[in-house]
Amino acid sequence: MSRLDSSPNVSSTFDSKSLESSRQTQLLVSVRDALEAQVTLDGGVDWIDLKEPSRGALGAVASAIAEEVVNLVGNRAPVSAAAGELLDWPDSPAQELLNITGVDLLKLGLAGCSEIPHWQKLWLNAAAQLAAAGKGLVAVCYADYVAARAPSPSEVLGLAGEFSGSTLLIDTFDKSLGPLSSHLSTKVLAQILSEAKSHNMRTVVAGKLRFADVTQLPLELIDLIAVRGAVCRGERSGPLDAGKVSKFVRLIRTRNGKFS
Ligand SMILES: O=C[C@H](O)COP(=O)(O)O
Repeated sequence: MSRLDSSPNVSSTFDSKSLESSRQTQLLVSVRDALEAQVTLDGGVDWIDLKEPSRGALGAVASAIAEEVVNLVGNRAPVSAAAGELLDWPDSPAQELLNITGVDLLKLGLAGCSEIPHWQKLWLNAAAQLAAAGKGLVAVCYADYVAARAPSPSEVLGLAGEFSGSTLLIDTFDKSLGPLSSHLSTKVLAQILSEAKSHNMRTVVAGKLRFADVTQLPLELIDLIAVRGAVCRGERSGPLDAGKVSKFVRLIRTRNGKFS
């Protein structure tokens, strides 16, 4: 019996119409509250992600904030949420996000998991728990996986790639270690994304991306570009800058034009 034969069905939660992949690359922006969500809606952002940036790469917002944001957004954009790290999940207050209707995908990072022999089992258990709540678990590849003591991208794909239609996020764990390109060359990034696409996964690329980085990314393999710091005033824990949000939206649309 394969691992999948004995695993709970976690793929059925990815069939939501609101989460269908677009033929063009879309822009996701991480927001910490409803005020910031309004800024992204006004700016034309495609996808809203809930995250408290002062709590780390995948810091979770409080469930009350998540509820406020989904009520504000309604059907205007899909909403996902960061939920911290997998190793913290069993006792995490972020579990309250499971009760928020309208948050369809949760992200759990794999920092520290390379030192845990059974991290795959923990991931599958979390995926099954999310599926029971009608939510999908995003597979997170940290580009700085050595520093994060996380599994390598190929190890993550080896597990999550079995769930056709699931989502792969490539991000950075330690934001002080530079942008994505400090850790992955365009060639290696494209290889990871191609493999994810061969498994029919939705691909999301993040990691302290700056405006200039977008020109180097293989957009034809990317469903969503995800940013926070690049569209903030000052550091990524600062407030969103409406002008930068609009500029990033225009940049992605212009780049899409070159591929359409
Ligand atoms: O999901 C995307 C992250 O919030 C990216 O954050 P960052 O652009 O500050 O690395």
